[in-house]
Amino acid sequence: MLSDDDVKWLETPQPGWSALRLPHMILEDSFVSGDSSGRRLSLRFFRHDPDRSLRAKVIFGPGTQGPPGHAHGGSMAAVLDDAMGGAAWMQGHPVVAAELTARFKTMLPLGARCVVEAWVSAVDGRKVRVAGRLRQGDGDTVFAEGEALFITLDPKKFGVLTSEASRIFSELDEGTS
Ligand SMILES: CCCCCCCC/C=C\CCCCCCCC(=O)SCCNC(=O)CCNC(=O)[C@H](O)C(C)(C)COP(=O)(O)OP(=O)(O)OC[C@H]1O[C@@H](n2cnc3c(N)ncnc32)[C@H](O)[C@@H]1OP(=O)(O)O
Repeated sequence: MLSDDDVKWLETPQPGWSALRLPHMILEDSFVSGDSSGRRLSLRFFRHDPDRSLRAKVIFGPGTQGPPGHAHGGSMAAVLDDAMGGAAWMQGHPVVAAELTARFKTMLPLGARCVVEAWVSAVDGRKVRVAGRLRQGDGDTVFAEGEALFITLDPKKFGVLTSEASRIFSELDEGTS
């Protein structure tokens, strides 16, 4: 479904980005990242090294359709949710989402190459506020913006996932220091 060029684009970090090598437990069967057919969502996650925020490259395939030829709003909200949650995890907060707002600004054509940016905006005890933006990969058009409240849970609730997350991020630090 995806062209070889699309796959190459998805996998190529921009300057200052490090690829996140996520474990299979996150990728397999994940609602957002679990489809490898190219029909629905195709994503790759990165860390933006200068400020340790999250970036993702994403292509919305034909199976994400809402309005004819364009992405369903729920699929955009799901991508923002995952990316904003990932940004919190990346800063060491093991969280789940409590509240999510998405603003849909411009219809997103299926197959377009898109970039997601997500960053932690405030931390107050267990409350982690995160913002995000889904935009055109090679331009300034913003398709959707998101804001969310995530709540930190006891890391034990996530089992091996929290130690896997620390391992992923310390590997990145070793690679960039
Ligand atoms: C993971 C990998 C690591 C590597 C990452 C690398 C990047 C890769 C990228 C991607 C990875 C994947 C990333 C996944 C991200 C996905 C996120 C989701 O979609 S999670 C599923 C949907 N969310 C739920 O199903 C939660 C259901 N809700 C609950 O479980 C509870 O309600 C919970 C935990 C949210 C809160 O329950 P309580 O009992 O622990 O805490 P209480 O006391 O109720 O709340 C704590 C404080 O938060 C406020 N609060 C709670 N919910 C609120 C709400 N909805 N609105 C406003 N405030 C709220 C409360 O008022 C309270 O504030 P006061 O301390 O009193 O000031």
